[in-house]
Amino acid sequence: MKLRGLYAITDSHLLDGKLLEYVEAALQGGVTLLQYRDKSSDEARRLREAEALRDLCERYNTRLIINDDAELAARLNVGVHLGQTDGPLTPARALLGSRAIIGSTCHAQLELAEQAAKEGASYVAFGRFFNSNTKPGAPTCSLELLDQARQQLHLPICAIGGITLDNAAPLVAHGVDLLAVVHGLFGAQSAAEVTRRARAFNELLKV
Ligand SMILES: Cc1ncc(COP(=O)(O)OP(=O)(O)O)c(N)n1
Ligand SMILES: Cc1nc(C(=O)O)sc1CCOP(=O)(O)O
Ligand SMILES: [Mg+2]
Repeated sequence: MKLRGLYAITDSHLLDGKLLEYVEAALQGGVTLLQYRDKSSDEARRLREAEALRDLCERYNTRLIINDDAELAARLNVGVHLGQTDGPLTPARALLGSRAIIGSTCHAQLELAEQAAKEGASYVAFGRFFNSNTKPGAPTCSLELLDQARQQLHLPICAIGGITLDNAAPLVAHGVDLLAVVHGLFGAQSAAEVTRRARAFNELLKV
């Protein structure tokens, strides 16, 4: 499977009371990867929501990724996204198997991406590129780094952080395969607007 397109990421606060409605709206517009990102410690709710998202993703042929939690990903037989403090990649690959999608946060550091590639990452994520409502304190990353990454890496490249329909085009021009978006997608006033935005993000990637 070619990892290119919109990478939708959920947010428990933003999607409170409308998680499945807004996620399904995004899936209708086209989502390559959906990440379940919930920073709470309510294990029962996390399992319930992740199972519901897995079932929804199956209907739309979208791959589900669990943020931070390789054990939960293994339980649901889906992928995982690991940051630099979320545990090592090699055991996660052993746990999830060779076909699982495993992503790695690399901030603005090519060395981290080279290391992730060696350890079996499926894609590498750089960011943040713009001001982010969801994670304002994340370290910043430049478009120039994307040029270097495109030359040196043979993995799909994901960009994250403050991405909207108005600022995403340069990221694609600099070689990004996956646009990872929270607010720029799910911050919409209606489900219909989420679908419209998802379609528009995918149009940007059709180059
Ligand atoms: C696609 C993608 N890229 C980066 C991140 C950030 O991961 P991390 O640094 O572990 O931060 P948290 O999201 O866990 O707060 C991500 N989740 N997804
Ligand atoms: C979860 C996350 N990680 C980032 C990083 O730079 O690693 S930025 C970010 C937040 C992405 O949400 P939004 O699209 O609302 O800015
Ligand atoms: Mg993390």
